[in-house]
Amino acid sequence: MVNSVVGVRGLTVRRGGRPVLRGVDFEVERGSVTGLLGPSGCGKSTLMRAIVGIQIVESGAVEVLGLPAGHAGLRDRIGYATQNPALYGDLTVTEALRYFASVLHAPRSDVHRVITEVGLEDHANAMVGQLSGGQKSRASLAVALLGSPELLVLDEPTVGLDPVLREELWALFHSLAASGVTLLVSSHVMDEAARCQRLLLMREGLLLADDTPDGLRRRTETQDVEQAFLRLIKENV
Ligand SMILES: Nc1ncnc2c1ncn2[C@@H]1O[C@H](COP(=O)(O)OP(=O)(O)OP(=O)(O)O)[C@@H](O)[C@H]1O
Repeated sequence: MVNSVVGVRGLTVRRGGRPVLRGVDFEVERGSVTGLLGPSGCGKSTLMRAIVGIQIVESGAVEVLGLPAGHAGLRDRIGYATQNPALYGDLTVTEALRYFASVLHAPRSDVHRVITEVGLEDHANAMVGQLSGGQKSRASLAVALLGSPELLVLDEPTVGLDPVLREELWALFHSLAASGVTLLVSSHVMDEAARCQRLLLMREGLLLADDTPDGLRRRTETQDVEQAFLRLIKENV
């Protein structure tokens, strides 16, 4: 693929002695929003960890922005938001973001920008430890947006958010993609799939499909991604 930002080849990962990723291959194109979908436990977070270079892999290769995953040269070029944000609970949102901005050598002005982008203006001075689950995950997303990452790897960024906030975050993801940022966004909510340009459907460590939402519906002769997913499972058993 021309303009590939992520290239995964034959990726196999074991965790706790069990195979979690079983020979996964795909590429992610620059400036796209790719959805990583599949049921709980299918390996989405593990795949994301491999892409950001924090997962021990058994075999295969993961290349990001032309470098092997985990390369020191990628540190400032990837933004990663996990499901369990590691933010200091006894700092305010603003203080926590100032800290990460200095670690990442991001401009101080970024702090205000990212707080606004994730809709946390009203909680800028709240202690991180007193935020709700959805607010904490937005604070984690704000950290990922600091600086100018070329690739954003977002693990379930919209989980627990109300429909208005979800809508706003998806609009933000698309505007970032339009400016050339590449986004890989995981979700186990199939209705978020239609918002992605490309979908990676996973099940039990295998990639069942790598297609556009339209392509997937056409190929499986279904109306929505949930039905397509079920059809693919039937075909694969
Ligand atoms: N630290 C760990 N040690 C051993 N096994 C693990 C560990 N973390 C995850 N696993 C296992 O790896 C498999 C894939 O987990 P992973 O977190 O990648 O799934 P997921 O698709 O992201 O799930 P969810 O949607 O629930 O977050 C699961 O079977 C899980 O039990």
